[in-house]
Amino acid sequence: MSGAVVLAETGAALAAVAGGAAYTRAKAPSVFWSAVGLPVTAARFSATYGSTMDACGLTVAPSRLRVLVTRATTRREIRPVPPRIRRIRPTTTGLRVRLRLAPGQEPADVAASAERLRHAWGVHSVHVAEIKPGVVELRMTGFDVLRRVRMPRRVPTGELVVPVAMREDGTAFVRDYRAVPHAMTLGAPGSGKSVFVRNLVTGLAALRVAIVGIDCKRGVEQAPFAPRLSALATDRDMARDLLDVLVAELEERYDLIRDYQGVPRTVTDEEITSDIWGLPAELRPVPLVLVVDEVAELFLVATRKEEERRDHMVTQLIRLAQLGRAAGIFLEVCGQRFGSELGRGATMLRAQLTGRIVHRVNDKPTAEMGLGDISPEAVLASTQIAPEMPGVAVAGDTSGGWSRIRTPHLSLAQAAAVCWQTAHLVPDLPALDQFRPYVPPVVVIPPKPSAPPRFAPNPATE
Ligand SMILES: Nc1ncnc2c1ncn2[C@@H]1O[C@H](COP(=O)(O)OP(=O)(O)OP(=O)(O)O)[C@@H](O)[C@H]1O
Repeated sequence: MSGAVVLAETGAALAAVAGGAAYTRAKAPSVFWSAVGLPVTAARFSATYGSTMDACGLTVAPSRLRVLVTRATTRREIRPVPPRIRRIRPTTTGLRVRLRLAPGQEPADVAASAERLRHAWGVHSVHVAEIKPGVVELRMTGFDVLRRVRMPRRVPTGELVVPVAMREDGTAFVRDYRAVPHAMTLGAPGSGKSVFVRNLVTGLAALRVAIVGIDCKRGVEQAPFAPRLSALATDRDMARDLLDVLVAELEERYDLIRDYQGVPRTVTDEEITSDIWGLPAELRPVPLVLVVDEVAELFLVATRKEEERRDHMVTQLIRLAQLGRAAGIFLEVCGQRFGSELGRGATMLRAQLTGRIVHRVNDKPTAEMGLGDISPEAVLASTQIAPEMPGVAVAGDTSGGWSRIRTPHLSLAQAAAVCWQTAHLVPDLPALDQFRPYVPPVVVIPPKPSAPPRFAPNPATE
């Protein structure tokens, strides 16, 4: 190793200890992009737009009127016409260009040329998104935005919308529970599932929602979220009781909808089409998100009695997944694998989970469990995630769309701090009181002038 490299590494390590280098390096790609990359790319794009589109076969013959006008007014050669540029918007990660497609063109034509456009304009990637019929957006990124994730400043918002990760096109990946009520997250050990859940829980923590956890790994993953959890089950017996209470809550919510609408009790829950959002705000029950860590733990059986318990829990989970959306009860199920080998009901439960997030997996069959019914390209993309990029995942939903995403790194301590700070937002749900995790009383450490307040739990003295 040369002396210069040693010096550079030592300097970087020292600065990192001081807390400065990490920040500077994290900012570097977007700062470099804004200062240098953006003006160069914008100039290259403007100067070569017509010829590049022509070379990529994305132009059409000009209309007769255009030919006549050009001939009558200029001596210019009559050239084929590229899609008209509607808008150009620079961002901190790239450049977004909206195009009105020419007659006869479709978004797939532009998407097929994305790789050629990327090389022509010298950017890291070009993604094509359909905005509305006839209008597409070219999302160019100037650098690999997944290498050091910084969430975009503008993120979609909503009553049940949680920005969780960054997409490779520079936009935010959100969990929108009203659009995709249930989801599953798969990944090999160390692939980034826990960090994904931390981002999700801290996002949910700020919303008006009850968060319920099942973590049969004795709560090691979810216990730090305790101050913001309405309920936590840390073993299979507790999980069974908690699922029973959740199904009872679901049925109560259906009764509420039925009573409000005057629907007779003879109509089954499955036939009620409306949901809690049709109720007036003062009657509407609080939405509830159930986060299941390592679903395989629920399916494990050693004896016949445990088999009965497993079957019962799976049935309850399937019921929650089938009927939960209308009652405002949503599922987030995580695991290393989610196949038929888990036992009876596993594939049926999986089929109810529309959102699919697959981190690095060890084999193709596992990727197929999550993404097989979405697209073969998504399966391939998930098998190509590098081990040195934990947190990268392929996210899709059963509508067929998918993209590569990565969560911002969030430590357990940071996630726990957010849960402490939002503990007052835990909604009142008396049915879940018996499952409320023990939370040690808070000691508020008086803030230094100019420092933000910090919270720390008392040592547990139960
Ligand atoms: N988005 C990310 N950015 C950077 N590092 C990450 C990211 N996600 C995870 N990591 C790192 O990868 C390692 C494993 O992550 P994590 O604990 O989330 O994996 P996991 O899939 O939950 O593993 P297990 O199943 O063993 O619990 C951790 O050291 C974590 O800091």
